[in-house]
Order: sequence, then structure tokens, then C-alpha cells
Amino acid sequence: MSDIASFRQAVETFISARGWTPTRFGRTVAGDPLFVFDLREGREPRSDTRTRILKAMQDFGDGETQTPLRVGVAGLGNVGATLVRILQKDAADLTRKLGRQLVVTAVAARSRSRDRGIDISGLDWFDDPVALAKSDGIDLFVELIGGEDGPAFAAVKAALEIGRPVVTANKALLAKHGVTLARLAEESGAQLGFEAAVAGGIPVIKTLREGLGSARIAKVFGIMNGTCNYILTRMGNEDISFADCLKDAQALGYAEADPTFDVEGFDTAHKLSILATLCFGYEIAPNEIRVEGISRITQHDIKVAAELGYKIKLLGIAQRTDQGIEQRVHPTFVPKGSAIAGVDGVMNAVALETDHVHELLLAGPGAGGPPTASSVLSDILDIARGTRVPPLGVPSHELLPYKQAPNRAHDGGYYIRLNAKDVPGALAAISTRMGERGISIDSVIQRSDLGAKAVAPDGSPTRTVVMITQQTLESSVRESLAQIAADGFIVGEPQLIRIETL
Ligand SMILES: NC(=O)c1ccc[n+]([C@@H]2O[C@H](COP(=O)([O-])OP(=O)(O)OC[C@H]3O[C@@H](n4cnc5c(N)ncnc54)[C@H](O)[C@@H]3O)[C@@H](O)[C@H]2O)c1
Ligand SMILES: N[C@@H](CCO)C(=O)O
Repeated sequence: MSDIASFRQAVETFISARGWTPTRFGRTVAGDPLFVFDLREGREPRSDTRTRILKAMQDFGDGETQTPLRVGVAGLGNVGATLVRILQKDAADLTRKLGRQLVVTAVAARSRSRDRGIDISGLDWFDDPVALAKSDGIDLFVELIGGEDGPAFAAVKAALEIGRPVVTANKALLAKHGVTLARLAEESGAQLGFEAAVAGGIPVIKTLREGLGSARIAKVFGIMNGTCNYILTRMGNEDISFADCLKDAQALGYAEADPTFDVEGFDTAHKLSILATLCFGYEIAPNEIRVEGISRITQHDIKVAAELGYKIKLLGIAQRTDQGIEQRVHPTFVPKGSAIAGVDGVMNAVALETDHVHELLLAGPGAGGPPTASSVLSDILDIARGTRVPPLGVPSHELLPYKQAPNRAHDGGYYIRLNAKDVPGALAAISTRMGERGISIDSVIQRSDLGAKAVAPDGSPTRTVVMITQQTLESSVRESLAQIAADGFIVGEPQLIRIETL
């Protein structure tokens, strides 16, 4: 019997053994997407598709008990070790939910002997994650190594190329290679899940791809980095330095291997670029984002913000405009009473503005082993159930070439903190320069407890001055500050933070 004839016979036997009804010849209503194809003459699936279908039928077993789904995990750090622990601990519950066992059968990590609080003694060991990704001993590959290139990219690519489903939590990888990987997955028929890559435990990817699959989204914004939100919250509540907060965030497993990605805003930019693609259907463009992090925020900024009725949050904002997509990441003064201001600690929040649902706010833990592993697991469950969606919400060939909108001038209030020379007339001169650019000052705070005093090059003492402007253009503020610096009335770089009403 020819290849195709024996394939056709195997599928027909499989279908009729289950009492499924073909809607027309060769097409079933089994509900299993693998069987939604046409077997008419001349429409036969390619041989690699046939191989995958035969394998899926084999896995399906007798319809009552399926063969286990064998999971290979690369990277046993904070998230990877937590995932293995949950998969081992909750095995019975997961099997009941799925009707199929999920078993970790193989791992790739750097050190075999390191104590991670999990038992990996019975698992296949791989030094090389690419070899694990391609191994015949697994059905699904989970990448939890991190990094935009290197072994993470090589292993994910290798798995997708052979049609093996992949789950990853790696936003840096997706921001850089997401379109390539989605295309590879679509070509080979493999699923690619990355729920954990954005906002930790919040199911925002699933919400955008499925729940809001038909919605037209105008704007997405939010707090997308747990480490930064944790640092800003603790600095606001306690007398603790930026460096100590960061150390604690690292110890709690929130921060990236290189925490610069967190505190300088790049991690938020990676996540924002992924969300923007899912929201607006353009190719991923992490390099088109204006990014400013929180490393220059002082405890004094946070305290003054509180006195004035604000909190400081690192926001990622992307919106559709007539000229393309605008994306930015920066610290922002948000009113204390706003929903986003109530999102504290490691919590994240993603706000969506849509056509029919209008406004939606998703909030939850944005980092840490258990919430992140929970999102990884939800992707694994989807794959085990055969759920199929284009990784980026629309087929990758339908993505529009990215079109960058010019950053619109923010037309709102500003917080300005500067070290002004403590000499007669300095403040008046500063106000005059601002007035020349049409900037109205709402309030001025000069207090001795606001920041370390610097000494001007000419030996004059300085004092910290905080100004809140009324609605104005950022360009006007920047021009006047440059002029004030040139006049010699300030020392060092002024701090400038947008105030958004949201
Ligand atoms: N920690 C979080 O809260 C969180 C949340 C969401 C997403 N993520 C993402 O999940 C991924 C993992 O994060 P993490 O916090 O577990 O990081 P981690 O640094 O704790 O773990 C990564 C592990 O990969 C291992 N590794 C490095 N090179 C390897 C190689 N060639 N082969 C096998 N293993 C290798 C490292 O030794 C380390 O143990 C990253 O992409 C991260 O951005 C993390
Ligand atoms: N370092 C990231 C992990 C979650 O993506 C954060 O702090 O949000």
C-alpha cells in the first residue's frame, strides 16, 4: 500500500473507532485540530504533516488513556526549578484536568549537582539545550534560560524547525526574534506559547489572542516590570535605598539575570513591544521605543510625589495614532486615586482601551517563580489540549510593517527637581526663563530636607528646588532648563518626570 493510502486508512480507522462523524469525506468533527484537513485526491497533506498526525493518533491511544506528554525543560533557575516542582507536586491534579499525564522527562541546565529543591535524578540530563530541544525523548520543549540570542534562541529555533511545540518565558528573545519564531512555528505546525513573557502571572497574552481576539485596541499601557514596581513601592514606604531594594528584588527572584534590563526600562520595553504587536498587528519593534528607567529616581522624588498626591510608576504606553504606533517607557507621576497607582509591590497591571469592551484592567503578580511558572503551565496545558492560535494573534505574514509615529509632545504637567544656586535672585531668574517659554509654575517647594546639597563650581551653596508646572509642552520645559543651565543657576542634571492623569 502506498504511503498516502496507508495514512488514509489509519486515519479512517482512528475516526470510526471513536464513532466520530466526518463532515465530508476525510474531514472530522473530532474537535482535534490535527484532523481538520481534507483527504480528497490531490489534497493530501505533506509527508511531514502526515507523520505528525500519525504521532498524534498514537499519543491519543485508545481514546481513554493517552500516552503522557513528555516535557523537556531547559534552564533550571528560579522559574525552571519552580515549574519542575509544580509539575511533580501537582501531577495527579493536572492529569485529572487534562485526561493525560504531563511528565518532565528531561532537563538541560548548567550544573547537575546544584541543590534546587527538586528531584532530577530520574530525568534525562542534557548539557546542551539544543540537543534537548531536538531529542526524541520529549514532545514539548520549555525554554527558561533567558537571553535574546545564544542557547535560548538556538534551542527554540531547533525545536520549532522540527515541528516541536515550544513554551518560553523569554521576552528579550521574543522582542528580538518573535516574528521569525512565529513564522517558523506556523510553517512547521508547532505551537509557540509565551504567556509568562509579559506581566508574569497575569494571563494577558491569552486575553489579547483569544478573549479580545476580535477587538480593535486603541491603547495599551501599564506597569510591566515587577522589580521596578517593588523598588518604587518600598522606597515610598520605608527609609531604604534603591540599591538595597534591588538586592531584595534579586533575592526574591524578581529581577533579570542582568538587572540593568529591569531598572533601565528595557525589560518593560520588550514586553510593551510584544503587547503592541498583539494589540495593533504590526511587526515587533523594541528598538523604536523611547526608554527611560528608574535608576535616577530618588527617595525624595517619591516623597515629594506623595506629598503632592501622586505616586511614581514606571509605565509602558503604546497607542495607535493616525501616523502609526507610538510606544514609550518612562517613570510617570500618576494620581494617588487612580487604579494604576493602587498597583504596588511586585504587582503588575495592564490597561487596555478597546472599541466595544472599552476599558479593561488586568492586575496580578508580575514576577517571581510561582506566578511565572503558572503562566508557563497554562501554555503547556493549552498545547496538551491541542489549542491552536497564531502565536502573534494574526498569522505572521499578515503582520503590518512597523510604522513608527512621531512621539507626540506630551501636553501636561511636569515635575522638575533641580539643584539651584542658593544665591539671591536665582529662583527669580529661573522663573523668568520658564515664563519666557510660556511655562506656568503651579507650585514650588524649597526645603532643606530635599536631597543632598551640592556645591556649585564657583563655591556657592545650592539648595534643591522642586517645581510642578501647569500643562505645557515637554520641548518648552527642556529648552528652558537648557537655558537655565547655560545661565549657571543650576548644578548637575535636573530631574524631569511627566505627570499623567490617565
Ligand atoms: N524571574 C521571573 O520572575 C521571571 C518572570 C517572567 C519571565 N522570566 C523569564 O524567564 C526566564 C528565566 O528566568 P529566571 O528568573 O528563572 O532566570 P535564572 O537566571 O534564575 O535562570 C536561568 C537558568 O538558566 C541556566 N542556563 C544558562 N545558560 C544555560 C544553558 N546554556 N543551558 C542550560 N541552562 C542554562 C542558568 O544557569 C540559570 O540557572 C528568563 O527569560 C526571564 O526573563 C522570569
Ligand atoms: N524581571 C522581570 C521578571 C518578570 O518578567 C520583572 O521584574 O518584571
